[in-house]
Amino acid sequence: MPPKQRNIAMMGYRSVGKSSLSIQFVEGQFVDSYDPTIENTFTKVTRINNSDYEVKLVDTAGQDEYSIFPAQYSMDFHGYVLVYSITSQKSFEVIKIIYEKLIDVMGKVYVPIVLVGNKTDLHQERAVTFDEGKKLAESWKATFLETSAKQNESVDDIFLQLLQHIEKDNNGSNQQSKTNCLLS
Ligand SMILES: Nc1nc2c(ncn2[C@@H]2O[C@H](COP(=O)(O)OP(=O)(O)OP(=O)(O)O)[C@@H](O)[C@H]2O)c(=O)[nH]1
Repeated sequence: MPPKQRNIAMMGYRSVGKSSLSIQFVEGQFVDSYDPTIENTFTKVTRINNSDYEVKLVDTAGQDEYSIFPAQYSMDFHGYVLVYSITSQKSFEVIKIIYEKLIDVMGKVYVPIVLVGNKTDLHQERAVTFDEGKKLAESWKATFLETSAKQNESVDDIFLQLLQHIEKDNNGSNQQSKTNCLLS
């Protein structure tokens, strides 16, 4: 069987670690320099529960509360990783706004999402509690994870959980409400 193609977008405020998480997942390394992203696409083939997936990961430019949701990310995506930094309350506020805009442009209530609180290695600078992140994800019916791209903590879990979410969504009752997402 050919691998199932899954398109995933990484979104969030600037400098929260979207690129670092993508590079850690795809290349297994952490780069300590900061280079703002315009847009990068990564591809990785991974195997879950005896199925092969070709993950196309789109690392988007950092957004703020004033950004217009980029229309190109509302179509042809199976799932979204919404990232904030646990060291930045601002990035937590911005992720809520990005979520509202995403739901708005998708025109439906359920979208497979993993909410990620990144940079757990910087625990002395923590500004957002685990419970705050967990509650927010619960209110979205999304999965919640705290990660460290630097220490490669729970990074693979983001994509494992999202791919499983997408699979459930494709097989489940949400299918009839799909208009914008690719199914295969
Ligand atoms: N300590 C620590 N630093 C991190 C972690 N993840 C990313 N960083 C650092 O945070 C800075 C920004 O990381 P990026 O991955 O470029 O962030 P981004 O969200 O892609 O940024 P934009 O391209 O502006 O949207 C870099 O200096 C990274 O090295 C982490 O888990 N721990």
